[in-house]
Amino acid sequence: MASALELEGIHFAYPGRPSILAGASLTVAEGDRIALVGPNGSGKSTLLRIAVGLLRPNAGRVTGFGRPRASEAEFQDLRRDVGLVFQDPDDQLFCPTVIEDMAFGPLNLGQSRAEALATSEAVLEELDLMHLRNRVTHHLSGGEKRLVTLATVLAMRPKVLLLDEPTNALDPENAARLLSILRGLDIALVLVSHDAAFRAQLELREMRLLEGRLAAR
Ligand SMILES: Nc1ncnc2c1ncn2[C@@H]1O[C@H](COP(=O)(O)OP(=O)(O)OP(=O)(O)O)[C@@H](O)[C@H]1O
Repeated sequence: MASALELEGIHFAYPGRPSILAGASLTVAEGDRIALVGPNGSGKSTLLRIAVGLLRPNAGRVTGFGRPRASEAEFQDLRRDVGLVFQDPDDQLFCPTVIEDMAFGPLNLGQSRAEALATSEAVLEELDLMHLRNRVTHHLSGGEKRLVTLATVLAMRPKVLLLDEPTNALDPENAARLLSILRGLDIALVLVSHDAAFRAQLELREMRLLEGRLAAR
């Protein structure tokens, strides 16, 4: 399998804070399915943000689809194919209605308004979320926001999906729905989740982040 995303020897500290990542490396092959586990505060969310260029490492390399990614332009290009679903949906949803939030990504990819709406509606249909199409985003429940956040990322038709604690705030029915959505995707997945029961239901290769480095479990 060709490599989709490669993080090599990543070092990172937030300004004025102790080091969090100290040589972390991760290779995500096309179609790979990985669970990223590790204690609270070990740097899992930070690593996902570095993977898509929302944070820059102090040292180390990010390669996406065979090309080095360092500049903002290079990461913008990478984010067309690698989608990150944030831990907090409020960090991701910012348009007045669900359909506008959904269409935002496809419009940014250069689709016409009609195409972007069609893509967004297709994803809402696939996820069985059409009933939320015209809802005011900030009036959604926590669980609804989480599913809509996933929908906005899937509307970009990514090749790699990075998910940060996606089962937070989901009731059992919606967690089951999320599981079935993730099972049905034939793209690479990197899942950060403390929910062992949820992880166990997906066939994932587990990598553990400990003391700044990643190792297979
Ligand atoms: N913007 C920030 N500025 C300073 N420190 C931060 C910032 N964001 C996170 N941290 C700190 O960096 C460390 C790693 O945080 P991160 O969210 O990456 O961990 P995590 O492994 O995802 O944790 P959890 O399992 O609790 O979600 C934590 O100690 C956190 O407090």
